Amino acid sequence: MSDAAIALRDITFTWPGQKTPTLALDRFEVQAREQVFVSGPSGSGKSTLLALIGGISSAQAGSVAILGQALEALPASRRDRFRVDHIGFIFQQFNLIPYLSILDNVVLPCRFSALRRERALAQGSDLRTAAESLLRSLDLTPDLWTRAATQLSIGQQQRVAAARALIGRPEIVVADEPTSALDSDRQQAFLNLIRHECEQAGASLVFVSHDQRLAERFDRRIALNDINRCAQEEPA
Ligand SMILES: Nc1ncnc2c1ncn2[C@@H]1O[C@H](COP(=O)(O)OP(=O)(O)OP(=O)(O)O)[C@@H](O)[C@H]1O
Repeated sequence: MSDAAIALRDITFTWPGQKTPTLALDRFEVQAREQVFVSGPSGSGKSTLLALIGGISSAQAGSVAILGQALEALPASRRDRFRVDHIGFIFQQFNLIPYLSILDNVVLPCRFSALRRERALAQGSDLRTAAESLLRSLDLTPDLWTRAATQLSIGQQQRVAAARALIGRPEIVVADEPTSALDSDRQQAFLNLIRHECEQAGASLVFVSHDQRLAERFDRRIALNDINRCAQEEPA
């Protein structure tokens, strides 16, 4: 078995109702602490790949092993728990809970995962302190912390989503086009923050984007169409 943080093997994934697979991957691996940039045009399957890594979707064939655990061996409820325990997700639309304060949004994973709660408490005297420390390091000032998520700018919401993904030090952070709503300077600044925080936490980072300008700072760059056999089979 691979000791990679993420190891996908011989994957075929077809969305319900589709005639052809979206993804056919022989091998996709990310090592512990590695920071990987995954690019591909719209519709190439980047979000689908992240859904497989998170166990949100399951492939019809092949294996997805996260930290050595084969997700297909777990029943759905255990997969959900495993995801919250070990993976921090930053979604394209951030998925913050609009009626909760910023602080409550950030501590949310610790409400669902005893492991994340334990690790967060090891970082701060209580969950609030741990959340505040992350918010500070992501340049979110105390005047914002008690506001509802909807009262923040897009750039601020994005950093809240990053703090929520990072709290309780998950071993893996995945980010799905988190910078698409930002201008170029802010994209770079956000990328620096998230990369720094993952480094500090010792987390692997899978950062998905169609924007090649963000690629250069990563340990490794993967063009999804180069490894996806379905994409290669399409006519040019
Ligand atoms: N829930 C779904 N049901 C059926 N097909 C889907 C579903 N989600 C995605 N697809 C299809 O799978 C393919 C890949 O979609 P996906 O969202 O993974 O691409 P993407 O590379 O993330 O695109 P984007 O950059 O636009 O976000 C597309 O053809 C899309 O229509």
